[in-house]
Amino acid sequence: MVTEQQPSSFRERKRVGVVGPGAIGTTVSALLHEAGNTPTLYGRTPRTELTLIDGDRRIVVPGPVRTDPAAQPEKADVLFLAVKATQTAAAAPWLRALCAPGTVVCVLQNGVEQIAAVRPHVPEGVEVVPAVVWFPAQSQEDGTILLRGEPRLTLPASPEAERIADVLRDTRCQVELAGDFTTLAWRKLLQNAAAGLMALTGRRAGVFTRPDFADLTLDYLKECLAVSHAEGAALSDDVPAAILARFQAFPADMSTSILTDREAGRPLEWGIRNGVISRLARRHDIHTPISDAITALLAATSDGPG
Ligand SMILES: NC(=O)C1=CN([C@@H]2O[C@H](COP(=O)(O)OP(=O)(O)OC[C@H]3O[C@@H](n4cnc5c(N)ncnc54)[C@H](OP(=O)(O)O)[C@@H]3O)[C@@H](O)[C@H]2O)C=CC1
Ligand SMILES: CC(C)(CO)C(=O)C(=O)O
Repeated sequence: MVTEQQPSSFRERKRVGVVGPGAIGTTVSALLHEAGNTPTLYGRTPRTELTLIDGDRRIVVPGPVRTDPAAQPEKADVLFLAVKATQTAAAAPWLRALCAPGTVVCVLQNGVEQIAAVRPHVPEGVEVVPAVVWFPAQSQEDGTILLRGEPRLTLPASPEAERIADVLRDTRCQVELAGDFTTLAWRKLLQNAAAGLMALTGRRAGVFTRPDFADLTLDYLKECLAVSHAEGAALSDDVPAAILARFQAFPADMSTSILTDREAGRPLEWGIRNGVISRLARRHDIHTPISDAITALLAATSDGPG
């Protein structure tokens, strides 16, 4: 029974859902569950539970993962969307089924275009809030998810983002509300753009220690930086070198979700992580030959034909 002594976040508990219980969706679900606020799970593949491995912790989130959006699920107050950007359109029936005016959708996806991609799929009166997801998580062969960093999200400062932060308040997920979200989202996009090179080579972070590959990465990131400035991000000129140094310092076997997709033969998020650089560069008349070549290679790797 709920009593006056319990903390306010418990008294005012919101109906929380997670659509897309993969690497990131499982991490957020597990952190919510651990804090006593188990979300309802919505996905594509039926599962009885989700398991997150976080160091010595093994957190099992009770399911089931519901798979039928037509089954009239209860509307959510806060909905985390953690499908790949390539899967957003296919997940739209969940968005329509779970959202009502007042629902806040937190998009746990990479890129800088989350609002434009998700808003067309939600009813009027639903707020879409993008999140920068800073932590890596990897699915393992036994179906569990391995968390490989400190869970941390950045959201753009707004009343809707505060509702999301409130839901996550008692969890181990650090949430920052940023005044200059654009700059942070672009910082992460540059990191993801470089990670795209792992999907092209089929190799993990160790590949960035090759001097020739490091030079290519740096030149590519300088193009990305120029586009970020044209889009209003206030990133300093040392960001490309800092991102490269970070990849070089990662454990050599550190992966990235776009490489996981390549290894599984799934479509790649090349459009929102790499193609976006060339697309926006054209809008600003910026010459990005390295980005254009990388985009073409990733697009062909992902989508063929052949
Ligand atoms: N993994 C990482 O370390 C990071 C990922 N990101 C970003 O987070 C986003 C999610 O990535 P990630 O968690 O790795 O992706 P995953 O592929 O691990 O998870 C996606 C989940 O969505 C499910 N799904 C697919 N289609 C649908 C659908 N139509 N309806 C409902 N669920 C569906 C998948 O189901 P099924 O199990 O059937 O495939 C899977 O459970 C991406 O934008 C990625 O770039 C950001 C930072 C780090
Ligand atoms: C691991 C990380 C944080 C950087 O590439 C990521 O965003 C991803 O894997 O998609």
